[in-house]
Amino acid sequence: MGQAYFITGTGTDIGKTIVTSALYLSLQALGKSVTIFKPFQTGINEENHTYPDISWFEQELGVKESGFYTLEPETSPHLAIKLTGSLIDEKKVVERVHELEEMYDIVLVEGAGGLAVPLIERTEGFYMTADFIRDCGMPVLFVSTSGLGAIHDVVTTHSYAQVHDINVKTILYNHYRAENRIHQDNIETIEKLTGLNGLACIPTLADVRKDLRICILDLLGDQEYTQQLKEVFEA
Ligand SMILES: Nc1ncnc2c1ncn2[C@@H]1O[C@H](COP(=O)(O)OP(=O)(O)OP(=O)(O)O)[C@@H](O)[C@H]1O
Ligand SMILES: C[C@H](N)[C@H](N)CCCCCC(=O)O
Repeated sequence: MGQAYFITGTGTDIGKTIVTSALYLSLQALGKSVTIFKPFQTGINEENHTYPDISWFEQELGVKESGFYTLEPETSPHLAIKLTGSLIDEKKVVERVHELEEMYDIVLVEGAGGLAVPLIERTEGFYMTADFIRDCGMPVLFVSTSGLGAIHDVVTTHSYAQVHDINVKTILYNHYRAENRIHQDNIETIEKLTGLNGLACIPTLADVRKDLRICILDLLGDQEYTQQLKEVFEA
């Protein structure tokens, strides 16, 4: 029986898909069977009529059936559901997570936007991302950008996680520049303020398709990264 982990961002467009891909390739390199699941994907690519994250996972990484509910409007899932009049059953999504846990050692579940995003709106209230995390029993990994503004975004997301009893395992930093004084200090300051120890720093890649695998090889050459990766994923 495997375990699902939820990947959230400190906002939308932070780079969860890229970081989730980096984790997927790293865990595969460690010999784990791993898959990616994107249960609520909003925003269709109008030009080629595909859903960007799902197409990326399936075409670039070879992941099978990574999607579940796909909604055309480029909005929060709860609004996309209202705008399209879609019928959504969160129990089916939770069941699918458990099915995948039966099939793989590790299931990386990518959220939509950040941690406080509403998934479904009903007359009795919202079904929130935090409810979904609780229903699946998933530990969480944060993805943040590295520059100015990251401290506030991580600290507030972390406080929200604490209020909702969410187990946050670690944080990964995207668009990291090692020579940048703010980036260096943000990591230290965030660790002091939240206790979150950064698992990895991903630079901005000139060509994501080509450079991601090179970046993973660099990361895997760092013993501290592989050791921490094993600890986070109990692998
Ligand atoms: N490290 C990086 N180097 C180069 N491009 C990146 C990097 N990280 C993210 N991007 C680009 O930024 C855009 C947003 O990234 P991504 O789709 O991963 O964000 P997200 O957090 O998954 O968004 P959403 O909130 O829609 O789920 C994409 O075009 C992606 O290719
Ligand atoms: C459309 C976008 N790229 C994501 N898929 C969904 C982001 C939802 C954000 C909701 C919010 O925080 O206001």
